[in-house]
Amino acid sequence: MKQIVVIGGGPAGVEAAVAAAQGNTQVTLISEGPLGGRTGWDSLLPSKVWLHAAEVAGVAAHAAAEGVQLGAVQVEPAAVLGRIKAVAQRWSEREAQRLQAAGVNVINGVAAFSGPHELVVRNGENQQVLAADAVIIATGSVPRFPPTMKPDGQRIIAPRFASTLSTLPPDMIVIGGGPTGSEFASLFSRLGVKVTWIVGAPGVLPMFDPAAGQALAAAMAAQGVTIHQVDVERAERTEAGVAVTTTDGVTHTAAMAFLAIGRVPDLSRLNLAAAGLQVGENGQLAIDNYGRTEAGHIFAVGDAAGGPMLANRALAQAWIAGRTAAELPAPGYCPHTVVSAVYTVPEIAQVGIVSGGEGELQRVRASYTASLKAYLGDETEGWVELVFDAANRQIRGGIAVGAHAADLLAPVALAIQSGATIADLAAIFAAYPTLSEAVFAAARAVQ
Ligand SMILES: Cc1cc2nc3c(=O)[nH]c(=O)nc-3n(C[C@H](O)[C@H](O)[C@H](O)COP(=O)(O)OP(=O)(O)OC[C@H]3O[C@@H](n4cnc5c(N)ncnc54)[C@H](O)[C@@H]3O)c2cc1C
Ligand SMILES: NC(=O)c1ccc[n+]([C@@H]2O[C@H](COP(=O)([O-])OP(=O)(O)OC[C@H]3O[C@@H](n4cnc5c(N)ncnc54)[C@H](O)[C@@H]3O)[C@@H](O)[C@H]2O)c1
Repeated sequence: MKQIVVIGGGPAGVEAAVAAAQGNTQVTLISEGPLGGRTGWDSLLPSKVWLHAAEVAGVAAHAAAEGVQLGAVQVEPAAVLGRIKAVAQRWSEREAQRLQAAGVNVINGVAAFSGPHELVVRNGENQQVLAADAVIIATGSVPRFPPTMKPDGQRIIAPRFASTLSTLPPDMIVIGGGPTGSEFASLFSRLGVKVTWIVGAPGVLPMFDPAAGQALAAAMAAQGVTIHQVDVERAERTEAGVAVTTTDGVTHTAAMAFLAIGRVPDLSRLNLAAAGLQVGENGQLAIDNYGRTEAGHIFAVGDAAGGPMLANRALAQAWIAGRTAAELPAPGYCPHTVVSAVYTVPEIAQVGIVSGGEGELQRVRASYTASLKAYLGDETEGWVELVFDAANRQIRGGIAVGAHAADLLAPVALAIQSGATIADLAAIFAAYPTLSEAVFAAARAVQ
């Protein structure tokens, strides 16, 4: 029976282990902390609980317009922190049940290679050695902090401190215009914090189509967020709060600062040299479409394999690598069907190829006003764009900006994967009323 060891108990590690356990294998997962990983305890899940609280508060504040009378709306940070713990615990237990049902053996500890087919797992004073026919590295990522910008956990914070933020400051400087900075700037602003958002020289969401970043910047400015498109040089704690100095020589002050300027794969404790592996200049391991590193029996998946760091991408890579390690059939990883989503107001989502690539691309946009559902929820501000090949009219990509934008792009991802054309989408009439009607209305506009 093939011995497979998975390192990391986040979504990528759990998915890889469960997938690998479907074969003629004995799978062991090594988890440093509780199952769920940093995703469950420090980053994605806590951020989504905060965002959900902001969303519920927003709905409650506007309930009167829908004919529903409620009392005064107030978000209690301490109660949100309790909710984070409760949801993280439930999710962790669900992951444990999945692994148990699949027959995966879980060991607590930190793993390091002691040879290409051997790992040492340390947990305090204890250590054990494991032999492995295949190893899947799913060790996640850690935030990047230059020496002039370090969190102190009190005035200068980063995503993981959102799980312990028991009071909200009156004002806050959010640093970084990527998905993390966007989501936290949006939620803090909606919770009543006065936000100055220093997004960096490339602007808001530089990894998305410019129209999406511009739409988010405009909406945030309309919500009262002050945006500066410049890099930060340093962030320091002061008597009264923080001082953040930008490369144009301006110093901004506030009660707190929030750092979100990128993450790097966490490969530091793996002793990769013992496995004959080394990271490239980009800080990443080279992998093929199945997650295989240069040592064919060692795989890297999820954040450990580099960016873009998305949970759905991590799961896709993990499923493929798990099956491949177990010698089960698997498709190669396809980045073009992974929807990227940022859960701001408006929500931003993108999938596939939206510019460049081979052949001429054409675009068609439909407003959310194509759907009655948008009027019911007062969500008419959004739009969805289909990007298609001008010659054969096959769908290549999609962009959506507005409520539930990420959900709208699920059928677009399927269209990309199956080679569907504008004509194929034009013939579909989604359930009425739903926001996804706008996707198919866009196709009919050019049919
Ligand atoms: C604030 C924030 C919000 C996000 N929100 C979203 C979102 O809404 N949607 C989305 O798709 N993506 C989101 N992401 C990205 C997403 O969280 C990650 O891409 C993905 O979940 C990473 O999962 P993972 O399993 O690779 O890593 P992790 O969840 O980090 O798990 C890796 C685990 O391995 C452990 N580990 C490390 N080294 C060792 C070792 N040597 N031995 C044993 N264990 C080890 C780590 O401690 C950790 O527990 C967000 C990221 C951040 C920072
Ligand atoms: N909803 C989601 O899917 C989601 C949410 C959060 C994070 N993530 C993922 O987690 C990873 C980390 O996210 P992130 O937003 O921290 O990193 P990022 O690398 O995606 O973005 C970093 C941002 O910080 C800016 N920046 C860098 N240096 C700066 C400086 N000195 N001053 C000001 N700005 C500076 C960059 O221009 C960029 O806009 C990403 O891969 C992201 O995709 C995903």
